[in-house]
This record gives sequence, C-alpha cells and structure tokens, in this order.
Amino acid sequence: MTASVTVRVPAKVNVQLAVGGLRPDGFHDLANVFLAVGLYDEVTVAPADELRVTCTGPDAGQVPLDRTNLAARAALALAERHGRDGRGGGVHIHIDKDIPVAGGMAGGSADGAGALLACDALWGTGASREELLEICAELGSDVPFSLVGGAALGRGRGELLTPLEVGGTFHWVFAVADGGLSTPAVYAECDRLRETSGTGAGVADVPDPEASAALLDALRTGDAAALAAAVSNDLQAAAVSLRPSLAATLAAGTEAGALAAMVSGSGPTTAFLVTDEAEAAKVADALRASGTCRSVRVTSGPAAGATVLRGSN
Ligand SMILES: C[C@](O)(CO)[C@H](O)COP(=O)(O)OP(=O)(O)OC[C@H]1O[C@@H](n2ccc(N)nc2=O)[C@H](O)[C@@H]1O
Ligand SMILES: Nc1ncnc2c1ncn2[C@@H]1O[C@H](COP(=O)(O)OP(=O)(O)OP(=O)(O)O)[C@@H](O)[C@H]1O
Repeated sequence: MTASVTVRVPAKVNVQLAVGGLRPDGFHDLANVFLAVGLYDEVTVAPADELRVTCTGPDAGQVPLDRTNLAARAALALAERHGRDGRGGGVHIHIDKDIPVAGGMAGGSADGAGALLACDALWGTGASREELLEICAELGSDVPFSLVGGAALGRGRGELLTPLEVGGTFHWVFAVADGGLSTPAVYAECDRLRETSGTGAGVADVPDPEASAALLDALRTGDAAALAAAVSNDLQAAAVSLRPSLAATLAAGTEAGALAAMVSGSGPTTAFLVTDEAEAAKVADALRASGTCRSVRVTSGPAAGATVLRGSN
C-alpha cells in the first residue's frame, strides 16, 4: 500500500482576461488566456482516520484548515463519486504553500487540483482525465487549468479549456501585495465601474469577450515584446479601484523597464513581463527598493500542470 502521494501544482497569470456580461448564475463569461508559471504548491495525501488538513509556508496562517479548503472539497468530491463516503474522509492532506494566498494566482485552485490528482493516485480510483476535469470545474472556475497547466484559453466562466501552443519561455516578476482581494468583490467592482461609466450599458449586455489574435500569435511564436503589447486584464481597473496603492507598484515596475505591467487575475499580486533573467533581476530589485509591495518573486512560464512527484499506486 502507498504511504503517501505528493503532487506539485503551478500558479497562473492571466495574460488576457476579457470579462463579458454578468450571467444569471452570478458568473461572467470570459475569454481567459491562462499561462502557468513556476511558483508551486505541493500537496501530499496520506491515509488517516479522519479528514485532516495541515499547511506550511509563509502564508499558511491565512489558509482555512476545515472542509471549506478547496483541497478538502476535492478529496470529498472524489470520495463521494467513487463510493468511498464511509472511508473517503480518511485522508491527511498537507499543503506546502508557496503560492501567495488570495493573490489572483489561483493558489486555492492549485491545491484543489493537486489534492484531486493525489487522492486519485493514493486510492487507485482510476478516474479518467475527463472525470477529473469535471470535478475540477465543480470546485471552481480556475481549477481545471491548475490541473492541465501550460497555456490555455478558458471560455464559459473559465472552465472550458482549449490548450494553446507556446513557442518559448516568458520571464516574469511578481510583486506580492500586503493582504488579499476577494475574487467576487473584484468582479462586483468591475460591474459597478461599468454601470457607472456613463455608457448606459447594463452589466448583462456587455459584448461577448474574445481572445486577441495578436496575443495568441505572440504566445505561439514566443515573442515577449509582442505579448507585452497585447496583454490585457478587464479586472485591473476594479482591483486598482479597491486597492489604489497598486498603481504605485505598477508604475515602479514600468519605470524599472518591464515590457508590460499588469494586475494578475483579480489581484492584488501584480505581474511584470520582462525580456530575460537579467532584466527580471533588475526589475525585481527595483520593486523591492520601491517599498510598494510585500515581497517579490521571479519565475517563468509556461509550467507543467499538476504532476505526481512521489508515490503512486
Ligand atoms: C479571476 C480569475 O482567477 C481569473 O482566472 C477567475 O475568474 C476566478 O476563478 P475562481 O477563483 O476559481 O472563481 P470561482 O470560485 O469559480 O468563483 C468565485 C466568484 O468569482 C466570481 N466569478 C468567477 C468566475 C467568473 N467567470 N465570473 C465570476 O463572476 C463570482 O462572483 C463567483 O462566485
Ligand atoms: N487551499 C487553499 N489555499 C488558499 N486559500 C484557500 C484554499 N482553500 C480555500 N481557500 C480560500 O480561498 C480564498 C482565495 O484564496 P486563493 O489563494 O485561491 O485566491 P486567488 O489566488 O486570488 O484565487 P483566484 O486567482 O483563483 O481567483 C482564501 O481567502 C481562502 O479563504
């Protein structure tokens, strides 16, 4: 019997986040271009008498350890589908968290996808990729992408994925802000700004979001300058409206020579696209010196999706 299984799962940045109208179910239709980047959480699962979640890492204190944790919800969902209800809760899930919490980098989603893959291996469930993706979509809009990684276009509320070709490595600097932002609050602020913009348009009749052809081309050819010219995030104004101090962080990265500066997803982490590792180090130093963020991370993408590192059945 396998003693434990460890899965590594990447963070994401949205190189394009086009937000459509508010749907009757409370979600927004998206054209969401995800890129997985090399900051990872590791999720380890092992048999236990009951469901238990533990977490280590710099932000561990902000992670819920009850059944609301996305990793716990993933384990319970798989157990229920495979008739393990009696025993299914019997798993210890440990999260070694390196992805900023509530930072717009899909940290909780990563843990959900990681726990799902790890429990599937631990229990020998043999769930198909299709079933795993279905459970991921039930857990959250970003969770399917955490499973597949690489780069993908997410339609619907972000869960309907089409893998994208990427022709090179893109270098990034991330500025982690103090505290998090609530994803629903940022979407609500986006609607509020649209309603008060004076266009007279309601939040339901926004044009259908479309992926940018220039952006997809830049990903395919690995052209960082072209990607920088095409990135966009419809949630950026909302995140900055809720956290005005982000404007200074964005300006600090731009002044330091970043090709592009943007809010990562719903924020408040900010993302800076740079030409290479040397530029990344320069921009990272400038951001640290600016005093406009809590910490700075340097990495690159695309990164592989959820991957079993140790143990399997
Ligand atoms: C901002 C992004 O991270 C960009 O990738 C995602 O759109 C958010 O994905 P997520 O954190 O997995 O979000 P979910 O757990 O599915 O939804 C949380 C809340 O965010 C809002 N939400 C999310 C996704 C979406 N397409 N439209 C929304 O309006 C809704 O208020 C929803 O109740
Ligand atoms: N495993 C988990 N790790 C972190 N947060 C979790 C987890 N499970 C549930 N949460 C809850 O989800 C909230 C959002 O955390 P998360 O780190 O996923 O945000 P995020 O990166 O902004 O998400 P996204 O980019 O998908 O919108 C947290 O405040 C926390 O209460």
